[in-house]
Amino acid sequence: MSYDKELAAAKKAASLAARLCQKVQKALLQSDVQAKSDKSPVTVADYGSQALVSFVLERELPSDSFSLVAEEDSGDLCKASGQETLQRITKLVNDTIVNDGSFSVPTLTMEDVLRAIDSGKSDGGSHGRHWVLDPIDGTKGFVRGDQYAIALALLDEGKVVLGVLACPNLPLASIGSNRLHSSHDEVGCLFFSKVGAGTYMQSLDGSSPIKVNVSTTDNSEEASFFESFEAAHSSHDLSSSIAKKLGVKAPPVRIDSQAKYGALSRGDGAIYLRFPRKGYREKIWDHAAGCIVVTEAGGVVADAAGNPLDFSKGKYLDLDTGILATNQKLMPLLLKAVRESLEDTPSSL
Ligand SMILES: Nc1ncnc2c1ncn2[C@@H]1O[C@H](COP(=O)(O)O)[C@@H](O)[C@H]1OP(=O)(O)O
Ligand SMILES: [Mg+2]
Ligand SMILES: [Mg+2]
Ligand SMILES: [Mg+2]
Repeated sequence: MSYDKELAAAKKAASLAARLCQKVQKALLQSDVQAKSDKSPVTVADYGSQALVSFVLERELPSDSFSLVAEEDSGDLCKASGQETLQRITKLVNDTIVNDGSFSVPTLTMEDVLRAIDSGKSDGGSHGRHWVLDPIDGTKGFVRGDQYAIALALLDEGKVVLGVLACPNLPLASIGSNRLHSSHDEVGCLFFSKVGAGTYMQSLDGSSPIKVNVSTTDNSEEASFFESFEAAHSSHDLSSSIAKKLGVKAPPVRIDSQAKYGALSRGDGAIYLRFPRKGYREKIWDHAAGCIVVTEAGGVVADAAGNPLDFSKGKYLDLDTGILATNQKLMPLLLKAVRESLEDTPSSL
């Protein structure tokens, strides 16, 4: 199976969604941020991005069996208090489609937008094909003006077969811990991978793609690591203890979202550590695209027990403790350090 058509549609969908998100982030007002029932933030851009990706995929790949597992739903927008927000989302989606110019469609109505958002209600699973979308991964970073990603992947019979990560604020140059950044750095990266075909990166402006590879270091002392910016999303104490055991000298690089997987796939650092608090259930849309981007770049992604992530069980990942990503040489050392750190401080999560 080549998945060429699907990859082209996914790149187009994520790039258009990135354009919508960039526009909103530039003009973001605090009033644009609502809290969902789980208290996490959501913005007009999360909804707009989901509607747009769903619209583009359905247009570009007409099929009877379109299935999308995505983070947002239209529940809050259908309430009376959501009408003004829905109007703004509809305008954002229409403006993005019109500016792109490649779709000859009448203007979408608010109902069309609700329908597009709610086509993301599939449960996924181990049979058939399912698109998996996080319309804005790292909403907290997005709202802060920092990193976020539009993360889109395709599952076929329970396996991730392609993934696209659009990272509008990620510099095209390395963000490794030994590098100074300047506000002049060019930003906006699109990572994409197809099973068996490697990982590529291009600028969101459309430069030609370059093949990327994870770091090849086998010296853990030289290996810098990525973790969440938000300490509430991943234990910084536990990763610091793991880094100490590995002899890592560089300070952690803390950024939001699956941009961490993108940066890892091009070797900006060598390790990604993620340890959510106990009881937090990881969702497939938070890892599917990032996982294939790293593995196709030569890396390994596993849970804290060393098991590969299983995307075939519905919308949740069923895993042991945390998520680790690194290269093949460092993974055994990393797993040992993780095991020891968890034994030293069993209540660290
Ligand atoms: N309490 C939490 N613990 C771990 N991850 C969380 C939590 N709340 C939200 N997330 C999700 O973690 C991811 C971002 O984590 P980070 O940026 O730290 O890597 C996002 O997918 C975010 O959702 P969202 O997609 O809504 O932003
Ligand atoms: Mg969210
Ligand atoms: Mg997310
Ligand atoms: Mg999200």
